[in-house]
Amino acid sequence: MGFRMGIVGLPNVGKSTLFNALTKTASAQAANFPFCTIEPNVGEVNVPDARLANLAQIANSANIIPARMTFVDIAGLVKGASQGEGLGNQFLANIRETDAIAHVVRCFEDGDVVHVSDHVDPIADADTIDTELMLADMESVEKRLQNIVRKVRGGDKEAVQQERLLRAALAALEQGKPARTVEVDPEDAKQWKMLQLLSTKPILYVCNVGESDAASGNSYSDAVAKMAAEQGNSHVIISAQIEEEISQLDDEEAEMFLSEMGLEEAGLDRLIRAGYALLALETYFTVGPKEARAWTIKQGTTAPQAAGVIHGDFERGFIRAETIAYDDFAALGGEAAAKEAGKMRAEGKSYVVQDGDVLHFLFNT
Ligand SMILES: Nc1ncnc2c1ncn2[C@@H]1O[C@H](COP(=O)(O)OP(=O)(O)OP(=O)(O)O)[C@@H](O)[C@H]1O
Ligand SMILES: [Mg+2]
Repeated sequence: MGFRMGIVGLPNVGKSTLFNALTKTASAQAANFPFCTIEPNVGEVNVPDARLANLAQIANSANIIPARMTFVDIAGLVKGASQGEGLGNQFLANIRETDAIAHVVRCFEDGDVVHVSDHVDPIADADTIDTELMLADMESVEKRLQNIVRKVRGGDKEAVQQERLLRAALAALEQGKPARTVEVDPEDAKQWKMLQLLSTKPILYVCNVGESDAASGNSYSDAVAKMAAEQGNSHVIISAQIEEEISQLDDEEAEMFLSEMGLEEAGLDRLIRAGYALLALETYFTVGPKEARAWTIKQGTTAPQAAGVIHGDFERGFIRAETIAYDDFAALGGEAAAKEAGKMRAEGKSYVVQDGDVLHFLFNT
């Protein structure tokens, strides 16, 4: 499936450092100069979920296979990017291909690390990036409106719908509001998504703080938190530099390091989970002696569609899904006990899978 989260922000704010920490590699060059990254770096990460290890233990599974998510480390954007400034439009195209945005803002003071506008001001920085995304949208909306004029005149139904949506987007953008503020009717949702506007993508602000602020944040991250809340977006506080160090340690060392810092878990885990939630993703499990595995679905997915994530044949030949809620599976100590207690349900084609369901699909091919 591959849900993609783009790491976006001004140059030299710590995007590649964060990417390396997330992917536990040093595959992205991270260095103290602006525009260090040009080509996007793409990496997959495991989605941390304590339930999976627990299920594997109960069922004595030989392998554990977590859910995966993709992060893309994108080049720094600057003011004027939509007009080709900095490294320009190419990067806007990289952002277009993602499902959501992790917007990194610099919340650390460090005289040695260059800031493109010379002083730390995450609110102004975030505004610069948001504005560029909106300007890029405006340009693409205007271009598309011109391109469909003929079809609209000819009465092409799809073009008429598209024009209406493009006009709604333009009206918001012209007021300085991101396209995500437009209320879209359910019957327009598909077309709207196909417009692929940058300012409709959900945003998670990542406050990159210094080492000593990793546990409690600082006044910069407080300001970002407030701004994010006003926009209806979420935020996480992280020290990319520390996270990169932690990612190099083994589990036991990492735990000690975290507790010394006063942190309960790695910031990356919080970030990945927040990204997962932002994309409205959920997890169901398949559990057996061979493997315990987490599968990713969109909220609202039906049982046959969920089966289709494993294999198309499972969806086409779907008969029913034997379903046990995670809590029942864990509390009762496994499939047999859950079944005994009447906690295994046979669910049909219209069943909407719930986060944490342990599923066994029956199908014919
Ligand atoms: N929390 C932090 N505290 C102090 N320094 C940091 C922190 N996070 C990153 N840095 C430093 O900031 C510099 C820039 O980091 P990085 O290369 O990851 O930025 P970037 O956003 O990817 O930049 P570019 O847009 O140029 O690719 C590096 O020297 C890195 O070590
Ligand atoms: Mg970089």
